[in-house]
Amino acid sequence: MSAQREMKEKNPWHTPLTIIITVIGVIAIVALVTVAVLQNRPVPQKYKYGIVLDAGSSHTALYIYEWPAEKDNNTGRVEQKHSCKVKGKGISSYAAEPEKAGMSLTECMREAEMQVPSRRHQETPLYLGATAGMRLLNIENREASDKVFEAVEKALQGFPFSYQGARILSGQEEGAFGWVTVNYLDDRLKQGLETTGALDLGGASTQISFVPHEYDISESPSNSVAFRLYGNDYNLYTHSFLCYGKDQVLRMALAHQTRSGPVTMSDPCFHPGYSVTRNYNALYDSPCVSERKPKEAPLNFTHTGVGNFFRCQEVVKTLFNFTSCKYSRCSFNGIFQPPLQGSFGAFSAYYFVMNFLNLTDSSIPLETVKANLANYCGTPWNQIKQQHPEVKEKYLAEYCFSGTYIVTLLTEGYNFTKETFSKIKFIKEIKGSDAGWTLGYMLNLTNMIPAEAPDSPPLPHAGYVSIVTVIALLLFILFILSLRPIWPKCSKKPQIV
Ligand SMILES: Nc1ncnc2c1ncn2[C@@H]1O[C@H](COP(=O)(O)OP(=O)(O)OP(=O)(O)O)[C@@H](O)[C@H]1O
Repeated sequence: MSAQREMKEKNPWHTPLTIIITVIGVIAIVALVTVAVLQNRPVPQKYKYGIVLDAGSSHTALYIYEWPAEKDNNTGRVEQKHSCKVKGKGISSYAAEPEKAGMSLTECMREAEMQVPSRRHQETPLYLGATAGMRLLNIENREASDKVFEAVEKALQGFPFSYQGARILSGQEEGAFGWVTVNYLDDRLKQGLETTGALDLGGASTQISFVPHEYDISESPSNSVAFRLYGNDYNLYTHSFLCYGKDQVLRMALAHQTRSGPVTMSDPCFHPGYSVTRNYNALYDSPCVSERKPKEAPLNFTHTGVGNFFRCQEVVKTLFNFTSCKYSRCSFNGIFQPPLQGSFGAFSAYYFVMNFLNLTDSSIPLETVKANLANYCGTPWNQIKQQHPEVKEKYLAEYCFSGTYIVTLLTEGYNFTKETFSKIKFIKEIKGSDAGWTLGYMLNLTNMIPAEAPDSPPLPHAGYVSIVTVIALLLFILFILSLRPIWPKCSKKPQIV
């Protein structure tokens, strides 16, 4: 009998119900994991672009910015993708032949056409902002300034981008947007951290911008800019000193020293042994100095160097007026300035000059900075040229003056002390993007920094998918456990079928 019987060991889990539940459960888990993986797989990033031309007094630079296309609603990070230095001088120098101002931009604009993918050309905004060079030309000769803009507009409209206009930025805008750039790149705005002040030294103007601690805006409303960014309010103090950029202030120093119309002038701000012939008309051809031109002067004068930092500082100090102040406190020239607050980023010519002089390290005490400058200014011109054959001679000749001016402006002008001087960082760029007003300008015009902090989901996407998967697994296990009453009983004896 038993030989005829087929004996089988029956697995108690092999009931139709448990098999169905298990299959459904496994399918559900596989589906969940697949969704999670698909959702999180890296997708090729698409970018949007914006172009800003910084038409400065000494030169024009083009900046291309990019940000993730799906995040232009305020959450994506805007970064500098490319920059191009326009050959030649700033657009204001083309007052006599305006068409050339437009033509000068062609090379960099062609580069922009290559850098921005062609399918994005039409939607890419293109801005041109002009600063102190055009501010001065506008004061001096409004018609010439308008003609330069006409030529520049015509040239820019010939490119396939979305041209948004060319205009002169006010000094206040230049200062404020420089501050926005620095703090945006440092992620201080989004995180609501204490902000960094911005010090910008251009060729024709210089800006100081910071958020003071206690600050009565009503004292000098023209120096205040209110921002609400990412849900935080900022009362920014900003001032732009026209004519106090590196090139115009040098003109003022030379004008001060040639006010009696001499044939030869000995200058403590230039190296011993330095000697060039300068033309009186060319020197005084700027609204910053034109009124001071000596009545009786020869055509040229010989500009010779003496190389004495302390005497140079005395010359520079004569360019600041400290006598009148109708406010509770002033920097110079009767301009209101509240007490300095926090750390500062100093860029443009602050960086170029201090970098050349090896003085960008914030740990160098102010006294050492002055001692190094005294030593540098006293070095004979021949030796300086031999030591730096690669540097443009115009820049090289002026580092003693510019370094002295920077230290004097910061300490005597803005009232940095030996303690607060160490809070100045001399920077060129932050996280790969140049420090300057252009990024802040574009962020503002494209509404890329929201007034209120964007509502963000409580969890990042990957965290959300993981949690859903874990909860689904737990529910599945609980479901299996809840079916315990109908679980088949295990019997150790083999069943005979
Ligand atoms: N490597 C360098 N060494 C010394 N000076 C430099 C160097 N590069 C540029 N400069 C000078 O630094 C100054 C500031 O340059 P920047 O381009 O910031 O000014 P700008 O935009 O032309 O002026 P502004 O903002 O006043 O219109 C200019 O006088 C420029 O000639």
